[in-house]
Amino acid sequence: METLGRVWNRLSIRRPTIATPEPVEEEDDMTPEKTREVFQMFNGTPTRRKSESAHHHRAILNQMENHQPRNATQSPKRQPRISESSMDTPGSSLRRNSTETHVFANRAHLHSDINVPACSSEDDRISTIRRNSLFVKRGSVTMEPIKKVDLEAVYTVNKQLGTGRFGYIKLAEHKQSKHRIAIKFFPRPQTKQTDFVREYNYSFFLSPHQNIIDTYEGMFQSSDDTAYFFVQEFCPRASLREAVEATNQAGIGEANTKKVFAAVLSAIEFMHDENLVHRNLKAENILIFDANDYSKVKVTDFGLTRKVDTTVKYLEYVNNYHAAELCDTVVNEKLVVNKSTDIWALGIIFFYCMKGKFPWQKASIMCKPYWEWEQWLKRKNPALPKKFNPFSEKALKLFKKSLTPRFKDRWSAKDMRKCLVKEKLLKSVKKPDEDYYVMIDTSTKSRPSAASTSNGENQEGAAGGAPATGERKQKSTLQQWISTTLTAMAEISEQVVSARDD
Ligand SMILES: Nc1ncnc2c1ncn2[C@@H]1O[C@H](COP(=O)(O)OP(=O)(O)OP(=O)(O)O)[C@@H](O)[C@H]1O
Repeated sequence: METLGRVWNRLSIRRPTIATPEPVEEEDDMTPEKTREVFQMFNGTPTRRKSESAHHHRAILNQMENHQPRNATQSPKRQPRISESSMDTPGSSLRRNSTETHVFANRAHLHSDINVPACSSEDDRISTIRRNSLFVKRGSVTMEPIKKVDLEAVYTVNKQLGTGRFGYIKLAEHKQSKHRIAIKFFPRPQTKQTDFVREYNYSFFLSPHQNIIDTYEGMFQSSDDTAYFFVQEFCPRASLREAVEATNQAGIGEANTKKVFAAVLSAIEFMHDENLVHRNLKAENILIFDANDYSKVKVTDFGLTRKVDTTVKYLEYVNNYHAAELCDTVVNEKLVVNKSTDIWALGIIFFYCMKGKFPWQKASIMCKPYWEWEQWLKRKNPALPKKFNPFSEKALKLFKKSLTPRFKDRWSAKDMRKCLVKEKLLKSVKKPDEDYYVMIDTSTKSRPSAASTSNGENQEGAAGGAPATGERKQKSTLQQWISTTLTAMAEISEQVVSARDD
C-alpha cells in the first residue's frame, strides 16, 4: 500500500502543501486505489496494456480537430513535437516538465507578467498546438504546483454563470488580453485539494476532444485563500437544460436531438475508451454554444469522473438521471464505477430532448411512472406507458437498452450512437384525414406520400407525390371526389331500380 507521501516522493517533484482535510462529507474514501488513480495521473505513467494504448492513440487522433481519420491498420502517424514544430515560431517559449521528458507548450509568453490563462476558444493558435500534439494527454496530467493569484489584479470577475454542489462558475475577463473566460471556483476549506486537483486533471486531460469543454492549463488559488480555481472557455449561449426549457415542454425535436447526441456520444465514447466514466451526465452539463443550430455542443463538469472499477461511496443525492441501481442504494454503501451509469443518464437525456420533460422523478418502483416502465420492460404488463407511444421501434430499443435495471444489458455509447445516427426516432403518425386520402387514392390516384404525414421535422416539405400542398388544390380534389361518388351512387341506384323492375 503506497501512501500519499510516498507517491509524492516517488514523483520527485515539489510537494504542494496538502491542506488538512476538513470534515466534509466524502463521496469516496482515499483508498489505495484512489490514491494511485489520482497520482498516476501526475507522473503520466501509462497504465494501459499495449493493445489498449494503440486503440487510445487511434481514438484520440481520430477525434482531434484537423486530423484525418485513419483506418485501424495504419500505425499512428508521428506528430511533430512542440519543440520541432515551434522552431519556425520565434518567440514561443517552451517549458520542460519537471517529472517527464515531455515538452509542452507554455502560454506564459502571452502573459509574461502574470502566468495565468487568458485563452478562449478563439485562441486557435494555442488550441491547435494542444490538439495536434499526441503527447498532450500525458503532458496534461502532470502535477503542477497550485499558484496563488490575485484575482482582482488579473481578471475582471463578472456575473455567476452557474452553481453546483461543489462550486460555482463565474464569467470573467482577462484584463490584459480582454478574453472572456469562465472561472470554476471551489470554495475552501470545503473542497479537498485532491478533489480539486483530480477535477482539474480530468478536465484538462480530456479537453483536446472537440466536444469537451476546453480547460486551460494551470491550477490556482485566490490570494486570500478562499477558493481554488481553474479556467475554462466560456460558453456564451446556454446549457441543454435551458435550451429544452425554452421549448415549453415541446422538446428540441428529432433533428436537433440527433445533433446534440452526435456530439455528446462522441465525447462519452472517447471517455469510455479511456476507461473513464463521467458519472454526472445531465442536461446542465451539456453546453450549447450555438442556440440556433446545435452545431457546437460540449460536455463539461468532470468533478465526479472516475476510472472504471473504482470503488466509491454512495452519497444521499438522487436526481432524474440516476440509474435504478443508484436509486436503490443506501447512504455509504460502496459502489463500483461502471460505464453503464452514463448510458442510463444518456437514455434519460434522450427522452428529455425529445419530449421536453423527464420520464420520471426517480428510477425507483416507488415512483409510479418508473414502475409502469419497468412492468412493461419485464413483460409483466403488455401496455407500453403512453409517454413512450410517439417513439419508433428503434427508439424504443434504445430506451430498452439504456433504461434497463439490468446494467449488464445496457448498450455501449457506440451502440447508442449507431442507433441515433441511422434510425428514425419517431413513429410515422397517421393524420386524422388520412382515410379520406385513401379513398381519393382509389379514385383519383392522388394520395399524399407517407413522408408528409410523419411526425417530427419531416412533416413539412415532404417531396414527391403530395398533390395537395395548398388549400385550393385540396378543395378541387374534394369536389372531384364528391362528383365521382355521386356519379357512382347514381349508377348504383339506377342498377337497383332496373334490377327491381326485372
Ligand atoms: N464554461 C462555461 N461557460 C458557461 N457556463 C458554464 C460553463 N461551465 C459551467 N457553466 C454553467 O454552470 C453550471 C454549473 O457548472 P458545473 O456543472 O461545472 O458546476 P458543478 O459545481 O460541478 O455542478 P454539479 O452540481 O453538477 O456537480 C452549469 O450547469 C452551466 O450552466
